[in-house]
Amino acid sequence: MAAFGTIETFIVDVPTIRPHVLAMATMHAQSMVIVRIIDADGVEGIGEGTTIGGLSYGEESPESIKSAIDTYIEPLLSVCDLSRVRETMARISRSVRGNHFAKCAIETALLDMAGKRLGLPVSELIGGGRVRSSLPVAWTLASGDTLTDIEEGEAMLDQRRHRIFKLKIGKRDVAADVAHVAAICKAFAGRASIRVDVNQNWTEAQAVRGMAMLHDAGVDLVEQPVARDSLDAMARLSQHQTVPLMADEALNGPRSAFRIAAAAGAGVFAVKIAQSGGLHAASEVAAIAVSAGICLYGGTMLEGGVGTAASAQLFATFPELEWGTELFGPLLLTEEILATPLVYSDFELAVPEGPGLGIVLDEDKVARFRRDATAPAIYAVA
Ligand SMILES: O=C(O)C[C@H]1C=CC(=O)O1
Ligand SMILES: [Mn+2]
Repeated sequence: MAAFGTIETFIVDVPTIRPHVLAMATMHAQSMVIVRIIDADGVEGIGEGTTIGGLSYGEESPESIKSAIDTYIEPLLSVCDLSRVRETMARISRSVRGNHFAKCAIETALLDMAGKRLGLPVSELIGGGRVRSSLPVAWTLASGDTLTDIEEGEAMLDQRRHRIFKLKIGKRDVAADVAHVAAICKAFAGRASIRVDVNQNWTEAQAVRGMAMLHDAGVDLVEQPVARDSLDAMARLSQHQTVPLMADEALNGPRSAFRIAAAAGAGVFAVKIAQSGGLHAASEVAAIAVSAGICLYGGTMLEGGVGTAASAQLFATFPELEWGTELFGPLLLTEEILATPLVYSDFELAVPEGPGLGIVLDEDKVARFRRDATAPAIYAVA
């Protein structure tokens, strides 16, 4: 039994190392909602709820994630046994519809606490246990300029940090985007895998033309070319285009995963813990993919260290991970909010080994970047 003690939620805004240009927004900073739950025995659990570009990516914003937790989820925690993570999440789901990012942040904190209590990493508490200790990691080239992207990619290869590059397209017309991608494919031919993410910005007709041209240019994978609810179009594109289609925004938990699988709407799933509604839900999404013969990729909402560690704990339980992961979020930020940064080497991310998420917050950094700046003086930084 673990009775509720206290909960704290706050938004941390950390600048990005360069503008990150996506079809729907250009990011200059990332806003992470950090959740800290402490049970009656003093065991602490940390979670993160992070989206991209305010409300431009999905239906939750940093502010709505915080307000859903503070207003509607916090009162429910006080009547739950926090050591029973699934029971607690089921109780929350009876009173809170949707709000997947907020639920994921809470479930992450509960799993962190449960792991610390049991002395086990989260990967041993979900999805049948850990099957890998490191994960291949892609990098997104999204400076907005082709030559800058090529220079950045060369540096990543030299440092042996990434050899999978995802390009963000869909903002310009199809021909201009394909020319940009083709130049990058040519520069890295035989040395890196090049994929693109259209973030829903093409019509089906544009996708037919664009995917054929991208295949000819050497692109390995096309992510969410059309609107997330255009399931028929996703199925037609998957059937007729040679380059595989990966579902991202269309995946919002197990039920959407089942619908996409049943319609043969994708060859690959970008599994995301927050979009799925938490780690258990994301694990179910992955199980549906495997049963349907759909390949797996570990997706990100560009979370910081906490959400990235949580995602890594789940992806470490995937027996097949054909397309690797994109868990590079902390590397896009100018500051690390973990006391010990996650370890990236030899093109992979090491899955933390310690109990729970296996991470500790850098309280000084958190105090410096939290939006409300009301941190206790003990954490204040000059
Ligand atoms: O996949 C997305 O749509 C979001 C995200 C993942 C990597 C990146 O650069 O943006
Ligand atoms: Mn995507």
